[in-house]
Amino acid sequence: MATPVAPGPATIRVRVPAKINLALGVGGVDADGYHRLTTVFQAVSLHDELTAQWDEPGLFSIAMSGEGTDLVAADDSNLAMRAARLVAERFGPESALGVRMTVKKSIPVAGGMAGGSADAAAALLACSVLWDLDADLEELRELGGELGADVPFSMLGGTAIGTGRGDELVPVLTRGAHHWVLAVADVGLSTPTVFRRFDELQPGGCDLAMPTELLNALASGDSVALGRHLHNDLAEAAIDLRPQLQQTLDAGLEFGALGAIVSGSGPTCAFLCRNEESAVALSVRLGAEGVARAVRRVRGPVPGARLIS
Ligand SMILES: C[C@@](CO)(OP(=O)(O)O)[C@H](O)COP(=O)(O)OP(=O)(O)OC[C@H]1O[C@@H](n2ccc(N)nc2=O)[C@H](O)[C@@H]1O
Ligand SMILES: Nc1ncnc2c1ncn2[C@@H]1O[C@H](COP(=O)(O)OP(=O)(O)O)[C@@H](O)[C@H]1O
Repeated sequence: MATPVAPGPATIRVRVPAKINLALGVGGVDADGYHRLTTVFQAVSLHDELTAQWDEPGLFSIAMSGEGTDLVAADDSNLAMRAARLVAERFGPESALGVRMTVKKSIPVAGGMAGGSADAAAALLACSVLWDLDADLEELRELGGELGADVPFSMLGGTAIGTGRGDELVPVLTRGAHHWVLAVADVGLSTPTVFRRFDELQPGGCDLAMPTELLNALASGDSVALGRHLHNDLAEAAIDLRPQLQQTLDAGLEFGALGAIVSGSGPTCAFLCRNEESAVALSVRLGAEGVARAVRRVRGPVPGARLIS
């Protein structure tokens, strides 16, 4: 089969951030089987990088390297592969398109930081540019929602409120940069398992309210208030499944964090720090304490999936 003529640059490169949930309210389950959420996402400076190159029509492939990739299948079940096929199918003609992708992962797998969603978002953007498809960002974000509740936010980035399944997004005004320390666990937690445990602990879900104090703290750049109002309804379920997380959270607070939270369904814990120096000091203390497999310093907010030259 002849290789098609590749329009535009030969290699498209996309950088895509991890997220943390500064607030995560979890309500009941809707007819679609998903829990209603009110969440505040923030994209942080821990990135996966995806490249996409033309391949023969009908050939779709992915090769992964970096953080935790032995745990992720490089086949059609991979979220980036599903994204590439979906965008080809919707904006094709699919039969004329092919892609060879690589992903360099830094976002922990099954860490509550939307690493798979990030790769899906990166693939949507990279393939639409590579194939020169007539899809705008809004349409790609909507398509992303079919792949996973977190995918639209991985495309948008910044700080945003998510409602519905977490995929109906409104950007949030924030002042200044936030300094976070992440404690990355040895073994991930499955999102569906954590939601199931949540249902056992909180039948019917929690009341969903706008996290007004947290939004005010973001708007005014008040880190102390932000630290106080971090909240996650899934934390109890995640800690119940992985009791060691409580020790990790306690250690971060004891060592001076302004606030501590389990990110999403966990098990990554995020600690808010007053400034960069405090973040350096906290990461050294947490590293020495051995409460996590790895400790990372990140900043937020950062942009969502972006082309890089
Ligand atoms: C919990 C959150 C918080 O941001 O993030 P993670 O901890 O996974 O990063 C998200 O809601 C996860 O989003 P994402 O990981 O994209 O979820 P999906 O792939 O769409 O769904 C995986 C499973 O999680 C459950 N799920 C997810 C979202 C939602 N609003 N209600 C749910 O009940 C369902 O069991 C679903 O089958
Ligand atoms: N490209 C990918 N990167 C990471 N995980 C992926 C990917 N594709 C599919 N998955 C699957 O998605 C699951 C959730 O992974 P991830 O998105 O990293 O975590 P979380 O939902 O906790 O944020 C993993 O267990 C993995 O099997």
